Amino acid sequence: MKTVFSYAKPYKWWIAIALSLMLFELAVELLQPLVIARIIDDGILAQDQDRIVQYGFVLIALSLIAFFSGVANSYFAAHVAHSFSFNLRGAVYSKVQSFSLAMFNKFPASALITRLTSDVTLVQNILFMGLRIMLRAPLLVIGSMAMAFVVNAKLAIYLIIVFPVLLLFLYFMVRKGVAYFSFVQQRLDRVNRLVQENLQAVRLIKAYLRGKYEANRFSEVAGSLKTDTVKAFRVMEIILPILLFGMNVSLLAVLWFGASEIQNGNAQIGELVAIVNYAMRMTGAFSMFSFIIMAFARAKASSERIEEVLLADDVQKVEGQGATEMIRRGEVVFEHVSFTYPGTTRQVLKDISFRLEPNEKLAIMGATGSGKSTLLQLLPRFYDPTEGAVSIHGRDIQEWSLRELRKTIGVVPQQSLLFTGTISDNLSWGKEGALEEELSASAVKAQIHDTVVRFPKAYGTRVGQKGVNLSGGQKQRLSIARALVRKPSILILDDSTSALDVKTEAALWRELEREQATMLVVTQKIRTALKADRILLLEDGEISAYGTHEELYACSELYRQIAHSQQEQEVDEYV
Ligand SMILES: Nc1ncnc2c1ncn2[C@@H]1O[C@H](COP(=O)(O)OP(=O)(O)OP(=O)(O)O)[C@@H](O)[C@H]1O
Repeated sequence: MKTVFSYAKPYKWWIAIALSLMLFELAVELLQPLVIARIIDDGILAQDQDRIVQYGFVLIALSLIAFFSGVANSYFAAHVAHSFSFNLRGAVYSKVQSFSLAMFNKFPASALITRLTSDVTLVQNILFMGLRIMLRAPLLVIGSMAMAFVVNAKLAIYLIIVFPVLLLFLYFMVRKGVAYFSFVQQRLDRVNRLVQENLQAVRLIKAYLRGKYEANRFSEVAGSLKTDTVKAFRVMEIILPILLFGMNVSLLAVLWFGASEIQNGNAQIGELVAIVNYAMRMTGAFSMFSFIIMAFARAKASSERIEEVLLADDVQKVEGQGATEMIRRGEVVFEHVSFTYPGTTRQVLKDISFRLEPNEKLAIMGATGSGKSTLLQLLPRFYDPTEGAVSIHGRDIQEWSLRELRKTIGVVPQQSLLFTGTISDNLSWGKEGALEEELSASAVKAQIHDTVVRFPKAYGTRVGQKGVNLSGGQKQRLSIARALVRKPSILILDDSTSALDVKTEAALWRELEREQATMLVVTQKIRTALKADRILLLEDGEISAYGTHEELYACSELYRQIAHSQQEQEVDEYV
């Protein structure tokens, strides 16, 4: 919990004020039974009306002071708790942003969402409670005990006989609670994962009539969240009755022995009433304990989950040493590169070597799963090679600053993802502060400008979440335009023209051929590969052939098979 609560440090003065107010309120509250004892012994029993009025005013004044201290304490506690959670959430979010892709295998999106929302809120609540009642309750117990000893030590002893047993019991309950609630948060992760997956795939679910199946799956997962939460709460529910039982036994002992002490003249009635009053306050504080322990157990489990993210050591060292001034020469070199995904054992790329000169265009072909996308992901350092090295502009990419490296590369992923906002906003993603002319020039090259200007609001048209209101081909072309806006010296297209018709694709390629950029293009189509200077054919993670179309046609049986099958297919399409 130490790391998590270090985010409350900037508010240490506010915390100090809140705690002081809480202690003040507590002290005032502890004085009240003493005043009541005086009213009974010096006022009622001595039949002194003036004393009763005097102490009565003191009692009212103390109550008012306690009330206003409580209100002020709440104000400061709320300010600290909300500011703290704002900082903590920001820190977790920044950490997640800095993660390499490998870390997302370790922390799936749903687990990160739970940590950023529910876990942070639970920790925020415990800080508020800490400043408001959490410390107050045990201090009220200790303070009442001390005051009871001040009033009459002999009677007070009967109050503490059950304490050691109760403390031991509480210790075990906290341990049990942390384990149970950590499990509950894991169940919440599962619910979040399912909701996220289902909402993303809502069209598919409807198309395959899987609504009922998915609803059943959800109620199963939500049901296990409910079962485990109930289980955790049930454990917590036994705390209060046991604490109250212990306290009532003590109270009975105080009354039993108190009566004979009064008869023997060793105690006064007012003193017994005051001790009973302290005992009642202790019982009241104890009744808060079950609530506090439950909140503490949940917050401890949550803070451990948050710390897991904050202290996670990224397996990939993403920031290069120095070398921020990038001279964009444009060559790309792979030297004996092999790669295995983190947490797996199968080598997905094996001993890949090739060299691209500035502005050269490379088409990468191969069966599905042969490693094409993986090879491209090594360039912007989404992953680092397990063996060998990748260089651009004449230098190992691990030596470049990551920011500079990624600024020089334009990536068009296999799935075109757009964000909620206007078309302009989406294109500006490629280059912050890009001028309107730059956006439209890139859209012209990507063959999407004419479509955009036909929309009523043209570049101001709003794109729905993930681009739901656009066709697959429109999304692909907008993704390409977005990459072109940043004028990359290396352009990566991962099967990004699959949804385009032959004519549009040909026009797009005419534009791309003129681009001053080294290009790596994953494609399944020979027609596209023919536009490239060289073709790299991957087979099960290894280079099966590398060269021009003519060279591959002459020497690679696999390439000839692909070429023939596509020629036949094209003929079939026209028959
Ligand atoms: N994040 C990942 N973790 C572990 N293994 C992965 C991961 N991504 C891909 N793989 C595995 O790596 C291999 C190569 O995948 P890759 O996506 O590079 O193939 P591809 O040639 O681009 O396929 P496709 O044409 O279908 O997109 C596959 O066997 C796949 O199962």
